[in-house]
Amino acid sequence: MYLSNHPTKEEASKYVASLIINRINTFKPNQNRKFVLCLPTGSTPLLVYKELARRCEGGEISFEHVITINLDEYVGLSSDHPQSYYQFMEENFDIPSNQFHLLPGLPIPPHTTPQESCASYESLITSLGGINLLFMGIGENGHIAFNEPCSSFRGRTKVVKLNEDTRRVNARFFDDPSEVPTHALSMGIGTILDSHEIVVLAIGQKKAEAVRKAMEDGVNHLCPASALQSHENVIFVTDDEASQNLRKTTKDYLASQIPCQRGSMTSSIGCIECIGSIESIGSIGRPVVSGDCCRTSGNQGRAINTNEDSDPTKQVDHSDITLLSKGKIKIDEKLDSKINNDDDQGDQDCNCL
Ligand SMILES: N[C@@H]1[C@@H](O)[C@H](O)[C@@H](COP(=O)(O)O)O[C@@H]1O
Repeated sequence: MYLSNHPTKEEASKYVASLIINRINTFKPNQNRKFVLCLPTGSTPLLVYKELARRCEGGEISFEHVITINLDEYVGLSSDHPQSYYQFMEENFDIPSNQFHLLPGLPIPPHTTPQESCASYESLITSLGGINLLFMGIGENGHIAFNEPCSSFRGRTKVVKLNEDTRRVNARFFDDPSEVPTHALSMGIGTILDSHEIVVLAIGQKKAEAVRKAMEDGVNHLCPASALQSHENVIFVTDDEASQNLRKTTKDYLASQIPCQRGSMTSSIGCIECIGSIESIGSIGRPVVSGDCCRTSGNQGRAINTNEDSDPTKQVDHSDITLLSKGKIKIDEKLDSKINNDDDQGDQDCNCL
């Protein structure tokens, strides 16, 4: 397990975007060798999607040979329901429909039940050759995808009953709390753990206790995210608020464990300074700790990606970003307001931990 902590959610999100870009570009996907990227919904990934769209526009990344597959969906919501995760993805991650997969809220023929849809999703993942990189958030109660506390760590994609705390937290997206579905389809923890690499983004103080339980407490089914401790290639990316409950020793140690791409031929996680620099992989045959490459090459303090126009403080002008061409994703105009309005709308009374 690794940790990459950042002062702000903007910087944490840019790090995740850089990591995703790095993995895709390093993989060099093509017509016959697709990169399978698993994606989340919720408020957490919004800035990452915005950054990916911006850097896609800049030509730094193409999604032409990327297949996306989503973590979960509400049972009973049709794909045109405004709160379906299908709609969320339509609005925030525009990729051609033949490259995009999501569990159906209502069964699509020939399947007649949600259970059949789940079994078919598992087959799909297998047929794609597994998930190269799984990106996800974490629930306030430690859930991952929609795997609630007490879920089996070996579970496969299935129908789950939502915890009342989760329904209450997610009610902020619905007009009326009673409209929040009671069930969801979700990749299982076993399915998630089969991914080659996992990146968990946690931002905001409301995630601090879930992050601590996931990373510092023992592996326990009451905190589904703690199952990630058994995965050998998982990185938590946090902002200062989300990591505030971690011990300093934990933070320092897990951050120092991030292998530098220049130093390790086999590592797939990059240090914060060089993660955006794919040409550096394996160029030095000695192990170095996080940041050493950049210090020795005099680049200390360099931005985390190679795009010189990636100033985290810079506002993005959406007006001219309307990408629809092959391999590109676009930014939705509604995204800014979502990002800006979401912060304070969570359930203040949630006491689920
Ligand atoms: N099922 C989703 C999860 O996939 C998501 O990671 C989590 C956190 O959501 P948010 O990012 O909005 O805090 O809860 C939701 O219920």
